[in-house]
This record gives sequence, structure tokens and C-alpha cells, in this order.
Amino acid sequence: MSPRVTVLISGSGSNLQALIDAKTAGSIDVEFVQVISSSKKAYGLERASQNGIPTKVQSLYPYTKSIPKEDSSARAEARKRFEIDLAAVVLEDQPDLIVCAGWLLILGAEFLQRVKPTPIINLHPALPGAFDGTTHAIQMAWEKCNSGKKAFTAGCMVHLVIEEVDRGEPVVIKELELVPGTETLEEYETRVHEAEHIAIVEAVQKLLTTTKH
Ligand SMILES: Nc1nc2c(c(=O)[nH]1)N[C@@H](CN(C=O)c1ccc(C(=O)N[C@@H](CCC(=O)O)C(=O)O)cc1)CN2
Ligand SMILES: NCC(=O)N[C@@H]1O[C@H](COP(=O)([O-])[O-])[C@@H](O)[C@H]1O
Repeated sequence: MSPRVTVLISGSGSNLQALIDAKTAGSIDVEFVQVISSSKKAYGLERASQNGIPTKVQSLYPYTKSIPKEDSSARAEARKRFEIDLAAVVLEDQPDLIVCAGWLLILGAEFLQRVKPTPIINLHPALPGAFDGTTHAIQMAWEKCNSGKKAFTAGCMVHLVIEEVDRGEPVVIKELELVPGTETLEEYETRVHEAEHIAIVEAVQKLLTTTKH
């Protein structure tokens, strides 16, 4: 039986597409049991449906929409309920691996405790220790490079997910040289996404060959 993989998304799903294409090409032997999106508008849901993969939307918004922004305690409670429900949805499918491929919500202890020991990996468009905890790492790296005078190494990584955001052990790292004044943000973004599409497949291959299922 092929390893069961659940993919969490929030947007376009180009990295989900890279995983689907890798399966089609025979590069990975997996069963995508569910694609779960934090947004009903995510194009990645369309990509999943076009490939016969079950989908669900698990949005935080319905949990918090009626709570005033200043009521942090009630919002925190609502977030816990969201995470408990998300864990239940994920565990229904008994995945062997959970892949955060552009999942733009921090996963708290309520979720992480419940899904243990299922491994979770996350794709982050920066190197270990760089631009942790942000959803704008690509732009931040490009701006840092172009505000300075010297080249530096940027890139992307896939890492194990722990409570501390983007600080889990790296699984795959792809380095990209950034040189001031040589490329637009869009051109750098394209290079990062190309590297991500390779990294996410390599990371799934690596995880599924090192864990028994
Ligand atoms: N416990 C963990 N959860 C998540 C990790 C992780 O390493 N540990 N990785 C992230 C992905 N990510 C960066 O790679 C990331 C995602 C979301 C955020 C964030 O600040 N989210 C806000 C909402 C932001 C928004 O709505 O635009 C939030 O969750 O309140 C930072 C980094 C996935 N989760
Ligand atoms: N910190 C998390 C983060 O920034 N994730 C980023 O979201 C994008 C998802 O693209 P996709 O929806 O096309 O796969 C990717 O660039 C990924 O690195």
C-alpha cells in the first residue's frame, strides 16, 4: 500500500502540482488522501479536484469572525477549537505524512499534540534561520540584497514542523545566489518557486524512505 499523504495549502498550489506531477511521472509512490485548504478561494483546490484528490476547506475565519479583534482571549480559544477540528479532519484519513505546501497558518500545540507521531513538513522560501515566521520571505530576501552592495546566498528549504515556526530540522535545502541589481523581484521569485518545486518532491521522497508505514 502506498504511503498516505495529506497536503495542507492556502493558495495557488503550484507545489501541490509539483507533487502531483512527480507522482504521475513515477518519481514518488504516494496516495494523496486529502488536500485541505485554509481558504475556499485557493486554486490548489481546483488542482486537487482535477486530479481526483479529495478536498476540504478548514478556514479559521468562521471560528473568529464574530469575535472582536481586541478580545484576544476569546480569539485564542476560538483558534484552539479550530486546531482541534483541523486535527480531527486530518486524522480521519490516517496519513503517514502531512505536507504544508503554502499553508499560511501557524500550527499550535493543540494540533501538533493531536497528530503526533505523524511527521509534518513545511516548505519555506528562505534558508534555515533566515526570515523565520514570515509569509513574505522572498520579498524580504530580495529587498535585503538590493538594499545592500554585496551578493548573498538565499533560497528555500523544506523542514520538519515543530511548534517554533520555521525552526524545525531542515530536510532539503536549495541555495540560490542573490546579486544586487541583477534581477527583478519577480525574476527572483520565479527562481525560488522553481527550486521549491524540486525541493518539495525531494523532501517527500526523503521522508517516505526514512519512515516506516
Ligand atoms: N508550528 C508551526 N506551524 C507552521 C510552521 C512551522 O514551522 N511551525 N510553518 C508555517 C509556514 N510558514 C512559513 O513557512 C508560516 C505560515 C504562517 C505564518 C503566520 O504568521 N500566519 C499567521 C496568519 C498570517 C496571514 O493570515 O497572512 C497566523 O497563523 O496567525 C508564518 C509562517 C506553517 N505553520
Ligand atoms: N512561510 C510560508 C510560505 O511563505 N510559504 C510559501 O507559500 C508559497 C505557496 O505557493 P503555492 O501555493 O503555489 O504552492 C510557496 O512559495 C511557499 O514557500
